[in-house]
Amino acid sequence: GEVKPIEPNEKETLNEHRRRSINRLNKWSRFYVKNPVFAVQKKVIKEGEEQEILKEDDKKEDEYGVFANAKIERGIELLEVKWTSCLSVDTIRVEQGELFERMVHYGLAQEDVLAVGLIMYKHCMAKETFNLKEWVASLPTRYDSSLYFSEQEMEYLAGSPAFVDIMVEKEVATKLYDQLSQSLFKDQVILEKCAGQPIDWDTFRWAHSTITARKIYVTDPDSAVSSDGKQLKLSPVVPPIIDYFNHATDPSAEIDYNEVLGSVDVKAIRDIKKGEEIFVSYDYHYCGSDLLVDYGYLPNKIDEKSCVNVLMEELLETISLDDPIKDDKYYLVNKLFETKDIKLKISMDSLTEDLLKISKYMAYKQESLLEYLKRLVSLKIGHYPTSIIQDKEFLVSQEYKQLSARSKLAFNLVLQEKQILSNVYTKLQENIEAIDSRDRKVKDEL
Ligand SMILES: C[S@@+](CC[C@H](N)C(=O)[O-])C[C@H]1O[C@@H](n2cnc3c(N)ncnc32)[C@H](O)[C@@H]1O
Repeated sequence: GEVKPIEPNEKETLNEHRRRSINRLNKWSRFYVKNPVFAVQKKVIKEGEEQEILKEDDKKEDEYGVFANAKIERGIELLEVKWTSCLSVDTIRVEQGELFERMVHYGLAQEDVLAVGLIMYKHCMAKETFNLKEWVASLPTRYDSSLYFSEQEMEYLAGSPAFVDIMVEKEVATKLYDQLSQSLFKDQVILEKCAGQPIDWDTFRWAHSTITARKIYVTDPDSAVSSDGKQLKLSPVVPPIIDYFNHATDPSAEIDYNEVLGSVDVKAIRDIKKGEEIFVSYDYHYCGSDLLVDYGYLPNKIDEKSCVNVLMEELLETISLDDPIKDDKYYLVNKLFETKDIKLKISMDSLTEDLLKISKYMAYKQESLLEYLKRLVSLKIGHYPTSIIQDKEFLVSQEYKQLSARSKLAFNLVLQEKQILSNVYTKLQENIEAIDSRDRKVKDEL
């Protein structure tokens, strides 16, 4: 039969259209649900609850999340999405074969294959049938993550590692977009399907940001074990419905990948009350700046686990030019940052092992580890142009109220980072004093 395109109709606002699409998504998703105890719903801020930083911008599109419709007991499996039902390189290979060949030819990374495939689904395949149709129609039209930050909004990130991260993200994505505009996007396969409608930057950054904010990594069933029998090949996929769970540092559910069944599932890890939002943790190792860069989201409070990233440049700064073993230290810092999955972080409850390792090497012979870290932390604090006191004054000013949602996010991130660093500094200082007084006591006793 005729496939009805899911297009916003002219009388609808953006939010009305999304609400209608989410209703359809909920109906469609029953297929994946193990227990019909939850639904995707609009996030509402209950009275008395602390306001999310983002929600002050009324131009913002509605935010959705997953909510419990009934009491859910710990251990209950909520839903299961087969690997083959996710947006993946495989789905695109199967449903967009010709384009897939072209993308392989141009050497696109897996994440970029997903982004371009998503553009096709959303903008160029309205009349075709595909499994993820309801899901594609339900997606938000924008994010507050890195590619959406203007230069002006980035000014509020001065001194933060997020500034550098966003610069890099933007640079890499615009370069890729320019390249693809000159090659793949001019390809006959795309020109025909997209009926002369060129893929613009806005469409591209939307798709790119959607993949970044909604993907998870699973072990590819086809290449589960590589030749050395150890390393597993990870593939990015976006699992529909599961991509509607919001992030919390103390989550109530967990996403798992079942290699035997080849499915992504979600399980409650504590009892959840009826009406409560169900949260997962995107990544336990994420600092506030990582959440902002990838998701355009920032928790509204810091806790013992909150962390601040350390950049390679910041470590290099701690090496003085007349240091006799400065070459060894440079070598070490470079080596450490070559491994991509290592990220140095400073948090209140613990210093990461990587950071401890490097600081041990870097510590001057006559200087203790704690002194070294204190120096690193105060160096980092020195990068921010304003103080915590100044920020707190600005926070209650009229000028602050008028900022864009992203500027507010940026401002709050930087303030949180300074608070974390200043707490860590105090803690280090206390430790140093405790050790000093213990040493003095030992001396006195002697
Ligand atoms: C995987 S999606 C979750 C579904 C999303 N809320 C939606 O309406 O489509 C990730 C996005 O959700 C938002 N988000 C995640 N956790 C959040 C939270 N705790 N509060 C508010 N928004 C959150 C961010 O905008 C992020 O980019």
